[in-house]
Amino acid sequence: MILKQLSILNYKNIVQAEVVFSPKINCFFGKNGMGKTNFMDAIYYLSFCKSHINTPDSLIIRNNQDMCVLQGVYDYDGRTEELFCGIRHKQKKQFKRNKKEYKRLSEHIGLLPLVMISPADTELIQGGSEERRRFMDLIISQQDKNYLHALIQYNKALLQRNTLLKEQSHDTSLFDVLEMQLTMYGEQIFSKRKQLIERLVPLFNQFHQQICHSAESVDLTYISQLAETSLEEKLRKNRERDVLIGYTTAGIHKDELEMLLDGSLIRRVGSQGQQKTYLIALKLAQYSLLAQEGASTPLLLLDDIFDKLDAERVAQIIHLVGEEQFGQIFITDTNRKYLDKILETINSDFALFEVEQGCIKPLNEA
Ligand SMILES: Nc1ncnc2c1ncn2[C@@H]1O[C@H](COP(=O)(O)OP(=O)(O)OP(=O)(O)O)[C@@H](O)[C@H]1O
Repeated sequence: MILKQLSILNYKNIVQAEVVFSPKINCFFGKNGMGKTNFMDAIYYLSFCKSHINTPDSLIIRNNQDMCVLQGVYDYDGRTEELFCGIRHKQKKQFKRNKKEYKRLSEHIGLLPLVMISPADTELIQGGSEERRRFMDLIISQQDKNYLHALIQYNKALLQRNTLLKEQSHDTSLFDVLEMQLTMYGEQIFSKRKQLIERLVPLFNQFHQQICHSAESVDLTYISQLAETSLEEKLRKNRERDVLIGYTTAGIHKDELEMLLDGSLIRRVGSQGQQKTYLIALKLAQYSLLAQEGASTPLLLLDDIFDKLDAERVAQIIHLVGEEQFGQIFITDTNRKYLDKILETINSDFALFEVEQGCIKPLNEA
């Protein structure tokens, strides 16, 4: 899949832009705070109906403006797909595919597969376990509509059970129904998360080795209460205790994904460069999995990824992403040096853009 063209009106600091892309490599350079990440975020928004860093829609609209518009034209293996997104203050956002509005935004997730690597990914290592669950959910939801449905239904049932707990309800039949739903959807989610990690780990190791050629070994361990016990039994057993605490203490919303470097938590032992390498290898593995199993080649967005990495690792990453298996790529950096190096190394179509005060200017140097 290729993003051929993007039009933007009032997306964060980008006033207006009409950009035509290269089908292979697109590089954006500019000083700090000029709008490079915002531009990448606009591309991300068209795939996920939300910002990469979860910026609320009210803050996405450029300051003092009424509305923001994004329009993307995609070449989907020969077929054209046009996406439109309109966001207005205090109104439901409009999301249209080929001029037809979606009834539910969840119908759109997965149509335009995309992986973004950005400085915000450090939260995956440093943040709470919900960040890592969200990471697993995002990958699976892009490929599997049933998963997203199960997740939505699970969260609804969880919210209802937590409300009952807070009300100190003794409505056992309602508890029974909700716990049955939590178990049914929870088991589906558990089994898909487990499968995902089993498939992801070998790819992850392979990319990690390619980037740093070191003896360091990386791993992911998926930890879930559902691995050992039946959720329904556990929920019933915990009911009284949960009433005292006021929330549901068992289920897939307590899952953890441990990120390990040489057997220890990378959060504790990894240097900044090691953590960055870990995340890049992990995201490239995610890309590879999506590409193997999805309907179309995903877009790859690399936002300011070279900072803190030594020259050897940068060279390996540049070499890697230039390979055939990666489709259309969008790269930002403050330093043109890296971008020029990528373009020197890669023998394929490219476009170079300068980002200045929210304006995207093509540089025709090819
Ligand atoms: N709703 C908004 N309206 C206007 N400006 C905004 C809005 N949201 C964010 N900005 C501005 O966008 C700028 C940040 O842009 P962005 O993060 O894209 O920069 P960048 O080019 O990626 O910089 P860096 O190289 O430092 O990462 C900030 O100056 C911020 O104030």
